[in-house]
Amino acid sequence: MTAPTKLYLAPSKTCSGQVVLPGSKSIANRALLMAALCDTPTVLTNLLVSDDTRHMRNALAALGVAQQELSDNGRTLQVNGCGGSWTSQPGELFLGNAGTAVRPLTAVLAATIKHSVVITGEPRMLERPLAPLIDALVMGGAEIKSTGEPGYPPVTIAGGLQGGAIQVDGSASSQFISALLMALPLAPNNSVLTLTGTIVSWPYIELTLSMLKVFGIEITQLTENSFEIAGAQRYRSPGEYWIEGDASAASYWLAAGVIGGGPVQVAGAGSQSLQGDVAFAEVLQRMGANIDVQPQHMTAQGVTEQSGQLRGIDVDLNAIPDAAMTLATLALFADGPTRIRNVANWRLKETDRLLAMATELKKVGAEVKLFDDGLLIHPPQQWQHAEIETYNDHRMAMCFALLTFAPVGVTILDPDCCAKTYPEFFTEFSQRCH
Ligand SMILES: O=C(O)C1=C[C@@H](OP(=O)(O)O)[C@@H](O)[C@H](O)C1
Ligand SMILES: C=C(OP(=O)(O)O)C(=O)O
Repeated sequence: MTAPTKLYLAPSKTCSGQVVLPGSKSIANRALLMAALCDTPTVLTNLLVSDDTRHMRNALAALGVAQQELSDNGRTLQVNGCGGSWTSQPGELFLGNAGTAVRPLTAVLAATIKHSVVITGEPRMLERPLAPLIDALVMGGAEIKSTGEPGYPPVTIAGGLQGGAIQVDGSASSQFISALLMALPLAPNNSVLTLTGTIVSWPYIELTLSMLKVFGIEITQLTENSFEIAGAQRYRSPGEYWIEGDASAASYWLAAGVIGGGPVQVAGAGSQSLQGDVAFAEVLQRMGANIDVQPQHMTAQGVTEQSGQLRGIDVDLNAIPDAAMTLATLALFADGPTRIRNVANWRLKETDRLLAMATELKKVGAEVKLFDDGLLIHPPQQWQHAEIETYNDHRMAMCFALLTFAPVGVTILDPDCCAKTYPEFFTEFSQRCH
């Protein structure tokens, strides 16, 4: 059977049940790479199986990293790290549209590769910026250049990263910083990495630092925007590493448990999570949602307000840009307008998310004002059924699933694009929302 290219979600009133979250995309791709850089094997558990992790795994396999699936579903994987001494020499690595593969691999290969390799991806990946990372790597002595549009993939990398005093502009993506934090410990010389610009998505940098520590890498934060990184370090395997449930994915379920009354419990991420996106629970609480946060799970059960309605809010979501997408569709169910601030880099992700979101929200009857840094969303006076374009953006597909709670339902075009991070999403969603 060929996969449907559109999915009608009939009007639903309730959502309840337990959801075991898929492994975090951000943690999975970091863990795969860090495990590959160790000298001894690492067993990863609760590994995400999706497009983004497939691209990372394929790239590592092409570099000669043996991987053994210890469970049928591929969620338990032994990675036989080779300490960065790659045993194969691929000419090209195709990484789809996975920012968490392109950026870290670009930097790590600049430190480790002994031949020349091209990193490329899907057409949209070739429009997503890489210049700040390329500039920083060149500053550190690497031989790397764009082969197409300057400052964008594809890039040819010929190694040579030495370390030293390096600056990186972190205003477009924190992934450039994470990538350098993963790569500079492998360079022969010590480095001081200084961050310039107004840094976005800071919790992802903290996630990188926490995981590096677990994998034996030492980094000292000197000031708010600088790090001291000793060169010639070795990644050390923790033996086994559990990948937390995906906190960004949790946002769809929590929102559904709020609008659909719940209880919806998500298992695998909570107050002990390394992921910044668990803070979405606090955003929901500010709106009057009934959310219980435990160390490893969270439960959403309707609204605490007597009115039974969510409050519209004005909120800076720079720290949680992915879960922020969910707020944009949840805002349709509030009693007043919601202003989402400080997510200008939505424009640089799977699609121009600011434009895409404004365009699709208007189709269902919302009044939307587009700002340089975000959106002002007025809930619809009258709901309209719409076919939602998803622009090959998994989060557009998943956050518009919430429109099943609109009295007219919703149709999602190309729902399968959710395979980037959550292939089972719509099957699981239909099972719990009625
Ligand atoms: O480092 C990471 O794992 C990520 C960082 C964020 O990107 P930006 O830093 O580009 O905002 C986030 O949106 C992305 O989904 C994953
Ligand atoms: C921005 C995202 O992905 P990427 O890791 O490709 O940047 C995302 O998953 O929302």
